[in-house]
Amino acid sequence: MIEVEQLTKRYGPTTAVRDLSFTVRPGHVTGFLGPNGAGKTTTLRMLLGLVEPTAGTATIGGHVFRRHPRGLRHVGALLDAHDVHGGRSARAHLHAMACGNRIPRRRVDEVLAEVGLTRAAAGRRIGTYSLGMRQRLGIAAALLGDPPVLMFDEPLNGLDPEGVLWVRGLFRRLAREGRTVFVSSHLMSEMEHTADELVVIGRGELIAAESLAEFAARGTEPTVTVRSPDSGALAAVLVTEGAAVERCDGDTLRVRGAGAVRVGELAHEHRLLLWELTTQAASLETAFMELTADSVEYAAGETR
Ligand SMILES: Nc1ncnc2c1ncn2[C@@H]1O[C@H](COP(=O)(O)OP(=O)(O)OP(=O)(O)O)[C@@H](O)[C@H]1O
Repeated sequence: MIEVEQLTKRYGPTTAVRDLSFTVRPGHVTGFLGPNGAGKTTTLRMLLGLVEPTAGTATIGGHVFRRHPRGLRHVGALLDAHDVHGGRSARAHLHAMACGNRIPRRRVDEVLAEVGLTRAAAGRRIGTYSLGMRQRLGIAAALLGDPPVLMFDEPLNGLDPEGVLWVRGLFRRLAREGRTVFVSSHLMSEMEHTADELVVIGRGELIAAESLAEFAARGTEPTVTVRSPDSGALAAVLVTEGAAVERCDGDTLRVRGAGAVRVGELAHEHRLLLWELTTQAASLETAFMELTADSVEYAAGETR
């Protein structure tokens, strides 16, 4: 279990994380979502004791991680796939980590096999690795201590489609085994097929902490697209009814605030011909973008 309580981190005039509170439970893959600069990495670094909070607490299993002896057995983390010594082989890198945490050497071969790094690849200098291979190595390192809590910062970066499928399967299995799996991303499209719980932040503040299904349900209402040779008259009728109408091109309107049934009824009542009437469910991506819109504006260069 990961618990973050009223966590704040300030860097001079910049507040990277502001009064953030959430819980990540075992047995789930929890996506940690937010636009670039939202404060995800800073939060993960505070959880790992790499950055000191300005205020609040970030604990794992009820403890501040820094105080855990032999930490890899408690928490496995991938923060930055580039943050490894490029001159070493993957095997040597993992052996050194295993040694420092009193983990048996046989675990190195087990995790290399788990992440699909072949014997030949594991013997090569890490400096020659692609980003995808570095991500696999970072995941292997996180798994090394067989920990109950795992955290991954943007682990899907650089993976090819086969790698993405593999990593999703791995995260789900780790969660099924009862572990806490916390995965950051700035893309909802990456999380909607990976996570079942979400923590969403923007500008360092909590926006939502709930299941994917709950997040989808809070998304904007569906949009109705209607095409009609009488689109002008139809738009006027719909606006009178209180709907929001946006004209897409000559004949096509996008309508919010009135469902397809109501639009059809109104067209019938006013003897207006319809050529098309379709409903588009709000996508998770749309809900995410709407909820974090302010934070994205910030990322474009304002001061927090
Ligand atoms: N060491 C630091 N010194 C000063 N400002 C920092 C530092 N680390 C992070 N920040 C600032 O804190 C904010 C949050 O950054 P953070 O890297 O945590 O966001 P993020 O959600 O992980 O973004 P990304 O997806 O781009 O990695 C940003 O405005 C960033 O510039």
